[in-house]
Amino acid sequence: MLLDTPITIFGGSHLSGEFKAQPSKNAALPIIVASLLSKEPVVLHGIPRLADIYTILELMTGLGTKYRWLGPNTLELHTPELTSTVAPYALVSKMRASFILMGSLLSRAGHAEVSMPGGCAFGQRPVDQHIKAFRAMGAEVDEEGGNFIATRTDTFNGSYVFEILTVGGTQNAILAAVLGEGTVILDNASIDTDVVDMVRFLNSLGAQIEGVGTNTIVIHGVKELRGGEYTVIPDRIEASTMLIAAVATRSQLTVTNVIPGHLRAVTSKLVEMGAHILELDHNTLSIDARHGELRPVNLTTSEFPGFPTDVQPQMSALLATVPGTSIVMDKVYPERLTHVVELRRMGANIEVPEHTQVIQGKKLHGAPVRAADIRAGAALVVAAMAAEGKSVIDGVRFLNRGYERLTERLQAVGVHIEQNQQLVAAAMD
Ligand SMILES: CC(=O)N[C@H]1[C@@H](OP(=O)(O)OP(=O)(O)OC[C@H]2O[C@@H](n3ccc(=O)[nH]c3=O)[C@H](O)[C@@H]2O)O[C@H](CO)[C@@H](O)[C@@H]1O
Ligand SMILES: C=C(OP(=O)(O)O)C(=O)O
Repeated sequence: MLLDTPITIFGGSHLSGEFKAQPSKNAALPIIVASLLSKEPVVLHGIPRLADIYTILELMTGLGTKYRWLGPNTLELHTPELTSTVAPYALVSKMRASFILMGSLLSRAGHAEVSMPGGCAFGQRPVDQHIKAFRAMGAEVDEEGGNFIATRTDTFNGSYVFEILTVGGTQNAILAAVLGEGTVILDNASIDTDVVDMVRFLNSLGAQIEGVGTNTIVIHGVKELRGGEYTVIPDRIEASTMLIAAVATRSQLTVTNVIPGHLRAVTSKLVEMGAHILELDHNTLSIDARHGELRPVNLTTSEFPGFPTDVQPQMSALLATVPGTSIVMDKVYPERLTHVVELRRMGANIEVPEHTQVIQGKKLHGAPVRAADIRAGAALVVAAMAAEGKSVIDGVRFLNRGYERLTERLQAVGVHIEQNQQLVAAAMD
């Protein structure tokens, strides 16, 4: 059970030992959705046990998928037949990734009715590029009562040039074109790690997708996909969060289960700040921020391989503790700022002229705070670890969406963190 009870963090601990990053939430979700394209069983290793994963499994169960856990992070999915092509509001509104069910349903059944998506609420998150790509390949798409209804009347063919780089839009369009007889070309496609991992998974089942990891992706439709087994990549956002936490607490930490190449934008900023990072082997990093002064830095988020927007709030929290002036701009989601007002409760000095955070770093103090989305929650956890005194963080359901057994795993590396035991016991009843 995932508990939505507040967590208490006593600041001032140092992290130590080894932290094993979880498998990637944002890679696992589209791969689970992509499994819908095969009638055969699919076994996926590296599925984190998170609220978002349970949400997508609930959605897929409603479409005819049967699943069972074969191990702590191993999932078998089987969709011999679709029993519905409707993804309802109650579940789709919980998270963004559910919208790419539209591509899978269009591919497998030629019809999809999917509610407008939800997800973290940090400004506008339109889906116009998804819809334009579907239409460009020949789908009919209507909007009715908060739902998109898409139909394939003929084989999908054609091309689309994305007007902006979009992870979900690229995934949705690829999924729609996998089963069929035509060829679809996507230009200005996202090269994000989560797109690449989904394409590798699909190709391992027999899909014919060329150009993975480049801005031009060509999908040759195939009649069917076979079953198979696949391992999802590690979570670069969780690993980044922990590297940042190590710096915020001036600690030494080893983070395992990482792909260092996926983390470069973050690690190079941390090195610029004065942290020492060593690549111990191809999947282990060691970070040491125990000695010397940390320097403020400026950063701007952009699409992969740039600095990830999903790490911006955590990095802003760290910079709020580093003396000097840092400037942070989120070009992907300029309004991703829900952490700011909460960090101010902890004493942070952050001004936000025109969506740019101007951060004057200083020692923070503990306070009661509330997470309003996943990474804002992670930012508050980072700030609370570095602050003096006790912080109580509410809105833990958002952390549960993105971080597996966070309290327990943070305790294991030395963080003084608790979830109220009385409330925990009551929630278990
Ligand atoms: C479940 C999941 O994997 N979510 C991630 C995914 O979200 P998601 O796939 O929704 O993000 P996108 O890459 O699509 O969004 C990038 C930018 O494009 C804009 N846009 C997107 C689609 C569209 O049709 N029109 C449009 O204008 C968005 O508002 C945003 O400004 O990538 C984001 C950017 O790395 C991450 O923050 C999210 O954590
Ligand atoms: C923003 C995120 O998820 P979603 O796109 O589902 O809101 C996230 O994982 O940080």
